[in-house]
Amino acid sequence: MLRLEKLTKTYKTGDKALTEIDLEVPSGQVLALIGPSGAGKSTMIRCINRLVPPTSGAVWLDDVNITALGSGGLRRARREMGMIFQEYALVERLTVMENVLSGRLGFVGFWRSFLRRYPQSDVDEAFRLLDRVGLLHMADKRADELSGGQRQRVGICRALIQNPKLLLVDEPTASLDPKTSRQIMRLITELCAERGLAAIINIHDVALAQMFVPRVVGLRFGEIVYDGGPTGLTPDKLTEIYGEEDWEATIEKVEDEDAPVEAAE
Ligand SMILES: Nc1ncnc2c1ncn2[C@@H]1O[C@H](COP(=O)(O)OP(=O)(O)OP(=O)(O)O)[C@@H](O)[C@H]1O
Repeated sequence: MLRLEKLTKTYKTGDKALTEIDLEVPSGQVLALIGPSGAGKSTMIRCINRLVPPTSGAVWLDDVNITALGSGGLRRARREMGMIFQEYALVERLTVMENVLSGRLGFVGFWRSFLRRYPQSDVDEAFRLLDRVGLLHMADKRADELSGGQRQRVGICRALIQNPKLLLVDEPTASLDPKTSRQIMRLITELCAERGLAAIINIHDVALAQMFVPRVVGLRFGEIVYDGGPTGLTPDKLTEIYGEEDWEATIEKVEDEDAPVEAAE
C-alpha cells in the first residue's frame, strides 16, 4: 500500500537525514519507527506526505507517486494520510468539536471552510469519533481546557475524520506521562485494527513500541538497521540501533514499573 523507494533527504544545511530508504507497508499494518535523536524518523514521516520535500527517491501510496504530484494532486493525496502530532497542533480557542471537524477542511469547499460550515454527515461522524475516544461529553469545551491525553484524543479524531488509508504519527506520547502514553498507544492501535488502517508511529519509547505494534523499524544515521518483530529487539540489536547503552536494564525497568499500573487500568 505504501512503498518508499530509495527515499533520500539532504537538508540545505548539508545534513543527510535519510539515505536511500526502501520500505513497504501493507494496508492495515501498524509499525513503529525507532532510533536515536537525529536518526531521521521525523524527516521520514514528513517526507511521506511532503511536509518536507524529499531530495530523491519516490513515495508510492497505492498506485500514486506522491513525490511526482502537483499541488492539486498533493492536496487530494494528503486526504488519504492522516497526521497526528506530538504537540497535538489544536487550535486552542476553538472547541473540541471544531478542532475535530477541522480535519474535514481539505474536503469542503472554500466558503464552507471559511465559514466553518460542515455537512451534517461530518458533524455526525465527529460525534461518533468523540464517543469512541471517550470525549463526547467534552465536545463543547475549548481545546485549551483539556489535559494532554485529552488533546491527543482530539488530535486522533481530527486525523480519523479524514477517513485516511494511512496514519502518520509523530511522537504521539512525547508530552504525556507513562500511563496516559500507554492509553494513547492502545487507542491508536485499536482504532487502526477497527478501521483496517495502516500507521507509521515515530516513537522514542522502545518498550512502548514493543508492547503495542507487530513490526518495528529501527533507523540509525538515516538508514534502516532493523526491520522485524518486537521480540527481535535484543539488547545487542538495540545497542546497534542506539549506540552503547544498557538496554536490557532499561527495558526490564520499564516493564516492572508498568505491571501494577497496567493491572489497575
Ligand atoms: N529543518 C532542518 N534543517 C536542517 N537539518 C535538519 C532539519 N530537520 C532535521 N534536520 C537534521 O536531519 C537529521 C534527522 O533529523 P530528524 O528530526 O528527522 O531526526 P529524528 O530521528 O526525528 O530525531 P528526534 O528523535 O530528535 O526528533 C538530523 O541530523 C537533523 O539535525
